[in-house]
Amino acid sequence: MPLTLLPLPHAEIWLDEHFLPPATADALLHELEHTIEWRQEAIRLYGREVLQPRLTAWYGDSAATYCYSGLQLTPQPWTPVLQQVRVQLEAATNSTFNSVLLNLYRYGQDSMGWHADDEPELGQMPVIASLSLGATRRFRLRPRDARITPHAPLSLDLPSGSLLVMRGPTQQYWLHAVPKTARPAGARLNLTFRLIVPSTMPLR
Ligand SMILES: O=C(O)CCC(=O)C(=O)O
Ligand SMILES: [Fe+2]
Repeated sequence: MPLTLLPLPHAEIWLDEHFLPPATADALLHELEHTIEWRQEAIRLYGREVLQPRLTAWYGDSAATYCYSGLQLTPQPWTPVLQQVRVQLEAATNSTFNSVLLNLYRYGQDSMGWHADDEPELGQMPVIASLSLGATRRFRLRPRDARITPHAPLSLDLPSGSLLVMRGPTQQYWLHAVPKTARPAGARLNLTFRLIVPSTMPLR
């Protein structure tokens, strides 16, 4: 199936709802659910430590470090399966990735708040390749500033095996989120492949 460009201003977002056949997506979901070292990270919210409402993991090249709260963090080394998916997504997007962030939404109450993937480590105009496995969840998009990017918010249902690619100016002008849902939802696993570029800032 081909990637199709969504007609949105100040964005380059491509979607292929059937990138992986259902059986392949299912096998990959079960493999990753059981072999990835999942963690529930604490984040600071209004000065308080709270647990993120999802499980996460980070894999990649040892050089793909990033800074977080003054720490320099190194990813876990690629597993053979993640390496295989990386090669497949690099071919499909004509891009290079050196790390993948995995998010496991265990049920409908797990979520991700509004944000852009605009960390300095990703450089200008990052290519983010997002593969979804398992339960279909709603992916929300809205302009950062409706005066600059006049468009209504929108929702995409991302089914198992779907590939969403955000590139070009998308992170600069748009925010995205995966809200909680009151509907019963099983596990959804999302992988976002990224290219971390070496910082131009000297390490202190
Ligand atoms: O789960 C998703 O579809 C989105 C994940 C995401 O936005 C991220 O990892 O930055
Ligand atoms: Fe994101």
